[in-house]
Amino acid sequence: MATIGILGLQGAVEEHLKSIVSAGHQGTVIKLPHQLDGIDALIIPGGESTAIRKLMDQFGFVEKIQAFSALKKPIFGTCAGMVLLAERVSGSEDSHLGLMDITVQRNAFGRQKESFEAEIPVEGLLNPFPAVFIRAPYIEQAGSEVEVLATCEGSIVMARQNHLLACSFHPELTDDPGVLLIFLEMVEQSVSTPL
Ligand SMILES: NC(=O)CC[C@H](N)C(=O)O
Repeated sequence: MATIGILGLQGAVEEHLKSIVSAGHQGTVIKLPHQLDGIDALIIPGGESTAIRKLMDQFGFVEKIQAFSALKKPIFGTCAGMVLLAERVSGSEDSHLGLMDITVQRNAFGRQKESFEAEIPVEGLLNPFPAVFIRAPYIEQAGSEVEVLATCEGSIVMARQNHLLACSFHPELTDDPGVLLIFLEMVEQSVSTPL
């Protein structure tokens, strides 16, 4: 069975672990870069992207995750994790991992909407997904290789580019496994397809 790692530096780590286990999969918390060698896929959780980035630098994660991605192993960035995956962060000179051809706007839904829940249709899911947004980013611009999977109030909130999946919201905070199942399907395909 595929093993899914959750980057365990800061943020909603345990919640992701619980939802992976509830979906009948094997999850493990990644605290050190060498642990990436033993997993098939990675989740970068929501939290605070600047804090996660600082810890990534401290422990030497950036190049190691980029190398993991170069092997086409699936990576799912949720909320702050999406900011970390992006090639461009609006209003900032720098990006973080720079892996996905998207421009993200941080805290994009405005202060009056620090957090909210919305039922959004997601490509590939039969029922609308109860998406929890917390100081959420959205995707301002997406490259031609990027497939838009969901929008909210006209803005892109979920997208896929080959082995990379990103969403603005926190799928691990709801009981609906739909969005996680989309990622697990990508993982299954990746482990059954030899490089
Ligand atoms: N819930 C979240 O992950 C918030 C993300 C946060 N606003 C950031 O940009 O890092």
